[in-house]
Amino acid sequence: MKISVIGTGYVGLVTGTCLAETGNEVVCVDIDENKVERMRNGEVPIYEPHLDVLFERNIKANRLQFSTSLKEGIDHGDIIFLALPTPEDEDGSADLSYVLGVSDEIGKLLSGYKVIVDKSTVPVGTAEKVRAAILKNSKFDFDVVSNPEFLREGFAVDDFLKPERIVVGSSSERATDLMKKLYKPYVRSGNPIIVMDEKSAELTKYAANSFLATKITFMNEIANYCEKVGADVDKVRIGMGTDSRIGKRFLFPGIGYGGSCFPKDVKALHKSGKEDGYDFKILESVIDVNQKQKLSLLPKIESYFDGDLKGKTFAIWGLAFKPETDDIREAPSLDIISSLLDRGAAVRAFDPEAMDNVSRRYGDRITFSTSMYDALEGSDVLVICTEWSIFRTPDFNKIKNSLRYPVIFDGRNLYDLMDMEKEEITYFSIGRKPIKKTTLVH
Ligand SMILES: NC(=O)c1ccc[n+]([C@@H]2O[C@H](COP(=O)([O-])OP(=O)(O)OC[C@H]3O[C@@H](n4cnc5c(N)ncnc54)[C@H](O)[C@@H]3O)[C@@H](O)[C@H]2O)c1
Ligand SMILES: O=c1ccn([C@@H]2O[C@H](COP(=O)(O)OP(=O)(O)O[C@H]3O[C@H](CO)[C@@H](O)[C@H](O)[C@H]3O)[C@@H](O)[C@H]2O)c(=O)[nH]1
Repeated sequence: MKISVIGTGYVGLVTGTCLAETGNEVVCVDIDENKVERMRNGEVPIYEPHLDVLFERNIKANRLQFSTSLKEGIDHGDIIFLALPTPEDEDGSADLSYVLGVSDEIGKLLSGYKVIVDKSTVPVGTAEKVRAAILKNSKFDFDVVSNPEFLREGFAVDDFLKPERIVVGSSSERATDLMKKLYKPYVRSGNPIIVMDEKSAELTKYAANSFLATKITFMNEIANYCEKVGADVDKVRIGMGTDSRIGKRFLFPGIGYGGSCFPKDVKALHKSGKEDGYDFKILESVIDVNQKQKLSLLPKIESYFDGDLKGKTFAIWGLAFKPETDDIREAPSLDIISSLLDRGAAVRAFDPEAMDNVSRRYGDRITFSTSMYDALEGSDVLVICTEWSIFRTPDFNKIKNSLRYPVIFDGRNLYDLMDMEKEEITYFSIGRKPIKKTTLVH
């Protein structure tokens, strides 16, 4: 089939590449000329595992092309995906200007029947707005489908190629049939394509993300309570998660959820609720608790240094909002780094993929290290913000010998408490008792 994808970011590029992989002819359109130029030169502009192989293969096979021309995209595709940003507006609502702006343009460019598929995460009622925006300028027949995307960064290619479910919100049989045909190769294992009305599809996406954010936040509150009463959240987590009604996944406590989706989507659902006369009290708490959780290591750090961080140097391991991505949108590491800098401390940071993005934000206000161990050199203590695999089994002797104080503040509970006891490392984590060793100072 002929497919166009408008907006070639994390979702658009993965969607376009993975649709090309099953033989479709795909044109990816983006307004960012520099990005399009880089992709035309064979460069994948984001870090996403396995994407590079598929990207190269489909470009070589002429099934994947890039353009800055919306007209080219609209002329080419029988199905046109919108994978445009829906960032948080000042009041917490989803900013629909990208989606509706492009829809407006699409109306002027249509020259025959097309299916316009909204893959962006949007509030209930957006499909109607997209339809109205196109209809204003077009005399041609078209359908609008809501097809929310559930991929996770770091697993995006796998999630797209083998989705647990595909949600299609459509009131047109013609469009639904085309969508089923397009997605058939991706659900051979028997996972469902769930067809529903557009509004329900739009809400499914917000409900899923808000539920997952709530699950994490609930565990973060349990972790905070564990610290008050001397329980161990990792034991509680396993005790709870083995109940199949609860499930083991998304119960990991830490320094809060980040990323380009959960923070903005929870806020957007909360705001939509308010506009529609419904007060999502639970979401208000989730937003509030998560904001505090992002800085939950700070009181522990301040108390360790008797409130004075001036002149101290902090090694930071992990900058991306989660492992296996270079994405730093709403990353808890940024909140921690800014707070440390505000208190007169210095930062030596290391991340396997996200340092370029962070350096664009902080410039030379922090030092970027060549390796995880290089970050320790000249640092007082270590703070862990992201659970990259490479941090899971470090050389503890190197940590002890390089840091001025052998102390770790771990926002992702990477290490066993018993190991920390044995290694004689002072160790603060989330929802577990601190390990306090008499500190040697180098
Ligand atoms: N990132 C994720 O993991 C993820 C997963 C599921 C859903 N979503 C949703 O998908 C949507 C896109 O998210 P993303 O993370 O891919 O965003 P992104 O910021 O990575 O990419 C958006 C792209 O759209 C381009 N763009 C902006 N205006 C344009 C225009 N007028 N014409 C053409 N291109 C234009 C930008 O240059 C950018 O490349 C959002 O609604 C998001 O909530 C994201
Ligand atoms: O047990 C857990 C699981 C996750 N997180 C945090 O939650 C955030 C989001 O993680 P994850 O969901 O793995 O990453 P995303 O790529 O943001 O994916 C979410 O957001 C996407 C965009 O909407 C959806 O498509 C996905 O289904 C949804 O999982 C990250 O900061 C994680 O550190 C935890 O703190 N504890």
